[in-house]
Amino acid sequence: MTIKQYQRDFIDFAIANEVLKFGEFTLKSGRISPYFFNAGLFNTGAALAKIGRFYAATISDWTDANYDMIFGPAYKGIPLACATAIAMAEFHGKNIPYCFNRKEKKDHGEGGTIVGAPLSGSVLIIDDVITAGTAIRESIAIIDSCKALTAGVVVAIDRQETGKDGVQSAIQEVESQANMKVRAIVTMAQIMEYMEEKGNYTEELSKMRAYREKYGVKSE
Ligand SMILES: O=P(O)(O)OC[C@H]1O[C@H](OP(=O)(O)OP(=O)(O)O)[C@H](O)[C@@H]1O
Repeated sequence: MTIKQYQRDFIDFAIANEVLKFGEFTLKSGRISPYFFNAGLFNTGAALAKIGRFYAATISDWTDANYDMIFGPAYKGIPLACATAIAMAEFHGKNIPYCFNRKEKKDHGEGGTIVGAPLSGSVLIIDDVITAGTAIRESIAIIDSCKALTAGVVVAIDRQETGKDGVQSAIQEVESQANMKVRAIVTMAQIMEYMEEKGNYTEELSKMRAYREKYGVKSE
């Protein structure tokens, strides 16, 4: 496995902003996790600008990504999609249309549920995380209803842990059901590799290894 410089920078940035924390956290699934990622804490102008650059770096690093526009699912996906589109223009020379949905349909003015560029062509979804996959399935349905195509999904982190079936992760499930790829800025395995590289996370790492042993997906 390789870990790129932008991924190291992202992990450092997430730890510095306490977006990535180590300790003992009870997840929605009931599992007790040795780490927790809360993208809601990227809540300043500078942090949002920076996170947009990490998403843009991930897209640029995804050599076979074939997309025409960016879609951000309401609500947390909205600022992330905007920040990513800005970073693509400013740092990668690509002026990409973007849009997002409203959670509630508007019946006056311009109407409809989509704000921004019309959904068409191949669409890349930008969101913070995939937990059970519900939000992504809803986004795919919106994209389908506009006769556009889902090109793939970019999220901040892939926890690489099994879902209810105990075999596949929610990300793997969505990938096979929708026949497209999901990329994360970093995976749990990469976070662990970086912690190992740094050398000062011995205790946290042993807890993460045990967690991965118990809940981690076997095939990557
Ligand atoms: O894979 P899932 O189980 O759907 O969970 C992940 C989704 O849940 C959160 O959004 P939420 O639906 O809570 O809406 P919000 O962005 O308005 O907070 C998150 O931002 C993802 O979109």
